[in-house]
Amino acid sequence: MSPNTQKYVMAIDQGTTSSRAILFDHSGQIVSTGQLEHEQIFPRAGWVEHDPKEIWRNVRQAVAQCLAASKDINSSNIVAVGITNQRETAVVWDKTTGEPVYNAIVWQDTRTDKICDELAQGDDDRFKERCGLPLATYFAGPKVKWILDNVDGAREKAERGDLLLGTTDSWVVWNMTGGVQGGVHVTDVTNASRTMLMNLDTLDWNPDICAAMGIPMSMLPEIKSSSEVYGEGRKGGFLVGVPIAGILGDQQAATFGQACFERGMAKNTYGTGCFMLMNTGEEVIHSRNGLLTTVCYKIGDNKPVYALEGSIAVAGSLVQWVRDNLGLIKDAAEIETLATTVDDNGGAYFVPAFSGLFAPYWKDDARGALVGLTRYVNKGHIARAVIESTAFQTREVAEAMAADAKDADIELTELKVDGGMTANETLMQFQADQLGVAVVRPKVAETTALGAAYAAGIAVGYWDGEQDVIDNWAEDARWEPQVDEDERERTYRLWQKAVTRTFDWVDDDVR
Ligand SMILES: Nc1ncnc2c1ncn2[C@@H]1O[C@H](COP(=O)(O)OP(=O)(O)O)[C@@H](O)[C@H]1O
Ligand SMILES: O=P(O)(O)OC[C@H](O)CO
Repeated sequence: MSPNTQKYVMAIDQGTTSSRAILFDHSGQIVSTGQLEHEQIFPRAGWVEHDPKEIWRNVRQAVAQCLAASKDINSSNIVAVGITNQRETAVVWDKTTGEPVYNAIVWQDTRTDKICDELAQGDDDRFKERCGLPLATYFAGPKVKWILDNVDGAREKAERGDLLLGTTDSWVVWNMTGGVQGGVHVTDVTNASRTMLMNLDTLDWNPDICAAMGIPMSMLPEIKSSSEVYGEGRKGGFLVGVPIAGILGDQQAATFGQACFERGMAKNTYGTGCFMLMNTGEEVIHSRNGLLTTVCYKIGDNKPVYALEGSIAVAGSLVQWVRDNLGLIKDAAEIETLATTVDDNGGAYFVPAFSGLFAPYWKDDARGALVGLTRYVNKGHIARAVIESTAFQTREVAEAMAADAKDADIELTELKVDGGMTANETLMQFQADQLGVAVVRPKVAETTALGAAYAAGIAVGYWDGEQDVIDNWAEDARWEPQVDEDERERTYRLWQKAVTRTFDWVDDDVR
């Protein structure tokens, strides 16, 4: 058999629950995959950590699995690697030993609530004009401050210049390119825009905000575009010599993979959390309705493209919680089977404010609530309330987005969707009903990995540019709104009432 001379691009998706490696061909089709889950560490209520060394081991293992599954493909067939990642999750490590000084503090973790209060000095939007983000436990900067304030010896080492910080893209790329033996310390504009430490207009680190958070600038990675060659796979690795040529935060990668290249085009990814991004072009729009302003992507030397984002902390993870903590279902798909045993939610509303509430409320002190209970409510109704909570939360951010976008003459006409929960047809129909616009799912569901692959492939000339992404995108399914207006508004009004019941729960003595 003659050797395979075809060329491919690999994407590494370092997500909240797992790390994946996926190989794509020129038409954007999946050739092979590898995937490993990592442990979710919950040391206390509200704290969520990952072991960075486990993440790095799993990334390598996922790459090995992916190559093994593709049999006649090896690193010489791979023209570039793109990295995409859970954003905001902060890692601090010692560059002289390669050892993390503490576990990664995950984006869902709420331990920095007091730090955020102190930094706010009475104004949660103190840094928003510069970085596009309110002060909230979600973002990476305050997590790094927590590590420096709480880990023995960390601040001294940081001040000596021995420590590096990064979101998980930086950690993975540093290790992939050699670690203590000359690993490159970089991130891209999209990930940097989730730290609170980058200025959205200049795309440089902001010395004032770093100083306010007590973060030495020597710890920071170099900020690069989302599509250029940053380095190559280290000697002795599975991808030796392969250019690492794309980095995008996972939600921005999905926006790219969904071909949302025009102003007003929007996607929502339904995974652990739910993240809706709308492309706002080269314009930085500051939200007046509780959304984030973020960098959407920057291809090489081109101008950056920005986005408005509505981030929802808990979506698919509520389904996991029902499976793991309540034992009501055995696997995620069963939530739909259970929900379809009843016609409606029976009056029950589930507000999963497990990490406080993100967009559009930004309330760190909210906690989850299941309300509207009567003796009538059964587990089918609860399953339906679980599914509906994701659609209601999405409607809230969509309405905030519509209000912000209107000021800039942009209108949301349909919503492209992806992520694990889009397999749930009951959710997709309810989503279209709540939004009043069509919900559209593409054929390749792995849009996050695909977006990172495109960014890397474009950097090395494997793809010419955005037109290839548009040409390869294909519709799989579409849901049109069906429900009548009164029912739509009645249920949404009750949802909003339920949300108010979660506010202001955490007191100083609540554990
Ligand atoms: N049929 C389903 N109905 C509802 N939720 C689902 C279904 N299938 C998967 N999920 C949820 O989707 C999430 C996994 O989606 P995925 O896109 O892989 O997430 P992530 O990238 O955040 O790890 C899990 O939280 C799981 O509970
Ligand atoms: O890894 P995911 O898909 O849960 O995405 C996490 C987001 O990037 C958090 O902002």
